[in-house]
Amino acid sequence: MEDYSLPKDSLFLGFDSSTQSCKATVLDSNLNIVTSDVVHFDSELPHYKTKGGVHRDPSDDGRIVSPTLMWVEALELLLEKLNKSGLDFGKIVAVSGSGQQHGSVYWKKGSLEKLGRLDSSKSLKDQLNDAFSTTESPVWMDSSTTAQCREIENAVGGALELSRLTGSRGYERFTGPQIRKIFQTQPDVYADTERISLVSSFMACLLTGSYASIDETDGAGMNLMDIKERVWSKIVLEATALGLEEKLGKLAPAHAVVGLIASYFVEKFHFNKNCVVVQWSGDNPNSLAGLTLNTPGDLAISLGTSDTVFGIASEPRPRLEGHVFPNPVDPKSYMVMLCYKNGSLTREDIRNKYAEQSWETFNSYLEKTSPLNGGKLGFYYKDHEILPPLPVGFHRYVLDNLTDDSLEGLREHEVEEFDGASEVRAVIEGQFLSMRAHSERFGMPNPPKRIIATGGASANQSILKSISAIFGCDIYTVQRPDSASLGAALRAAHGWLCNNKGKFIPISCMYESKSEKTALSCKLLMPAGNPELLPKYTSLMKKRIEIEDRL
Ligand SMILES: O=C(CO)[C@@H](O)[C@H](O)CF
Repeated sequence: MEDYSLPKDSLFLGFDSSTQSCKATVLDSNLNIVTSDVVHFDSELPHYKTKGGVHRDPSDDGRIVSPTLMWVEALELLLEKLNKSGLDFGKIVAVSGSGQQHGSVYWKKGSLEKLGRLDSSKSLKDQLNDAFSTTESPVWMDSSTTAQCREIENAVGGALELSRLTGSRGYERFTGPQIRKIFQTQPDVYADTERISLVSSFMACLLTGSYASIDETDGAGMNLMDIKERVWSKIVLEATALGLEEKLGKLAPAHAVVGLIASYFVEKFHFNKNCVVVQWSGDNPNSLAGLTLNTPGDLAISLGTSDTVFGIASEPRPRLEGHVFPNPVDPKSYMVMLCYKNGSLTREDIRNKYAEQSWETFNSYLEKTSPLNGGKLGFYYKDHEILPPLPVGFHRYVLDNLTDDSLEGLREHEVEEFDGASEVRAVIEGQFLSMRAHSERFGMPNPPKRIIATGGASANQSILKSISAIFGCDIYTVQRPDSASLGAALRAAHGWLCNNKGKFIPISCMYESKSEKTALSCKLLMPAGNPELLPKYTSLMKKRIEIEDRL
């Protein structure tokens, strides 16, 4: 029996540089959480003046960016917090991380040299404040590149062809269309850029003091990588921007080691000089790892700034909706995913407008209103929505003559607004009815054997009750709601093990070989809802999709 144990007393550090914060989780060699910490951008780095971690450009409809340096400063502040908490960095043998998907960083010419000689007596921010050809990084919430999406799609033979090639049709938030927009509208920035990183590979650049590769999983979120060959697609690169391949560098598998931690961190935080940095990847791929998603039939729902639904597939079947990425912890399979932009910020908006700005009131409204919400359906697009691709807008409908026995064939009429409590149930039921409809349309498990929930809102029992009723299955979760940084710490250990063994080791060997519970052990959160509700929710789901398709 091969030994998959990790060195006794060793620690594994995982980061998650997400939309609103930078988090860290540290696992020990038994895969138990030793410590965790977080830096919230808006409140702890107020000098960047972000709201929800981003800047919305009033002069350019849909343009949403984040200050690149904010991520640099957050990483260093988080390391300082971990240091103050007494973390022994000398025991960390591997680091990895998660970055919000699709965001991009533009390294100015000459910055590789700066990265390679960081002075540990100074801050990262002070040494890198002139390292970027644009100080604002486009992020996943941006929806200003529709024209670029169509141009790239048309150049390769259409939306479905681009999806077949790269795993997704052209999406506004994807990095390829974002790069094309900079290439077209800020040619000097593009010309002065020697390397383009994703948020994930950008953070790996900082930790290794070099230009880290983009990993194949997060790279699939760019509309630039051939999803089957896992190399840059020449036809798509040419359709995006001139001379792009040399600015992207080579791709690498997500479990690969980038290199050793940079001397800056050895000197400043007393990391072990032999600590390896494992490829960073996207936040959702890291969550897939952290939720130990592997059984066919599992469906993950992540309720964060964005809401995502994802699962594992053996074959890539890209479509016009949804996304296919290489599985970050199994090179032979794929990750399939749907993404909603109107997640936690939109729920907060409804809480603030209709539930006295209080989650307690929000939850009491959920508890006191009935399943199916009396046939009230709400569509809440505070931000331009990804799925379906609809502009900002709010739409409310009531089904006529709703009786207890059936919803089939019912007509509906539009209304201006519901009562407060119904607004709350409508924003919750609406999201999960849509998720179930689109995940079934995308060929995800239907019904799922179980749902593993994660993200901030997965701690809300009232919301979980709705999910279990709408999907008709049990809801599980792992020890902590931030599965991305947990998954990153697990991937750090996985990458270390593969590197140490000189071959790929299935990640499941790491936790299935353990008899005792670990931080990755799933626990039942919410049993499946009342089975009599399922057919009614199925009818309501069909009505929702019928209305959605004509909005
Ligand atoms: O755009 C997304 C996935 O495709 C979002 O879930 C971002 O990864 C959130 F950071």
